[in-house]
Amino acid sequence: MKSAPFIAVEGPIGAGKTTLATMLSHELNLPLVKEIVEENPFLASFYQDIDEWSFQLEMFFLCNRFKQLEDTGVHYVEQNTPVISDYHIYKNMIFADRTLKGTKRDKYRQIYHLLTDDLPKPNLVLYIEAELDTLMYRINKRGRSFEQDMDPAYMEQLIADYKTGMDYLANSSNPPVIIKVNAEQLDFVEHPEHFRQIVNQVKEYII
Ligand SMILES: Nc1ncnc2c1ncn2[C@@H]1O[C@H](COP(=O)(O)OP(=O)(O)OP(=O)(O)O)[C@@H](O)[C@H]1O
Ligand SMILES: Nc1nc(=O)c2ncn([C@H]3C[C@H](O)[C@@H](CO)O3)c2[nH]1
Repeated sequence: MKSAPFIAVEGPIGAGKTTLATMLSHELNLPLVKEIVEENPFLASFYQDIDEWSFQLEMFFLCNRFKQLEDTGVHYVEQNTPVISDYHIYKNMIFADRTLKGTKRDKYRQIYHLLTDDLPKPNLVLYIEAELDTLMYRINKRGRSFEQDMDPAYMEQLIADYKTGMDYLANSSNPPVIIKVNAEQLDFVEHPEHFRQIVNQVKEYII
C-alpha cells in the first residue's frame, strides 16, 4: 500500500462495525468517521414500510455519506493521514439494490455514481462476517426501538448481499485489501487476544 490507509469496517447490520472501528481508532490513535444514525428521520418509517420509504431513506444516507466522504478526502486522504470509518460508501449500493426497484433503482444508481465516482475510496476494508443468529442477538441487545421487529428474511438477504458486494469490491479496478473478520471465531469484545490479532493485521498497513 503506497498511501496511508483509509480503513473501512464493513459487515451486515449489527455485525460490530462501530464497536470495532471505535476500538481500533483508540488503539491506533486514528481519527474516526462514524455513520449518522440517530438523526436519520426516515429509519423508523422505513422499517415499518420498506417499499414506501426506501427511496427517501437511501437518498438520505447517500447525501450524508457523500458529505462525510468529501470531508474525509480533504482532511485525511489528501493529507496522506490514516483514518478509519465504520462504513464503506459502497454500502449504499448494497442496501439500495435490495430495497429499491425499477426506475427508482436506476435513478439512484446514476446519482450514486455521479456523486461518488471521483471521491477517494477506502484502500483497506475489514469485513465482519457473522451468522444470522449472532446478528439478531446483537441487534436485540443494542435495543434501538426502530430495529426491534427486524425481519430475519431481510437480514438473511443482506448477509448474502454483503458477500456479493465484498466479492464485487475485491474484483473491481484498484481493489482495496479486504481482511475478513469471522465474528463466529473472533470475539474482539470479549477476548483481548482476538482484538490484538486484528490490530496486528491492520498495523501492517500503517505507514
Ligand atoms: N464481538 C462482540 N461481542 C459481543 N457483542 C458485540 C460484539 N461486537 C458488537 N457487539 C454488540 O452488538 C451490538 C451491535 O454492535 P455495533 O453497533 O458495533 O454494530 P454495527 O455493525 O455498527 O451496527 P449497524 O449496522 O447497525 O451500524 C452492540 O450492542 C455491541 O455492543
Ligand atoms: N436501507 C438502508 N440503507 C443504507 O444505506 C443503510 N445504512 C445503514 N442502514 C440501517 C441499518 C441499521 O438499522 C441502521 C444503522 O446502521 O441503519 C441502512 N439501511
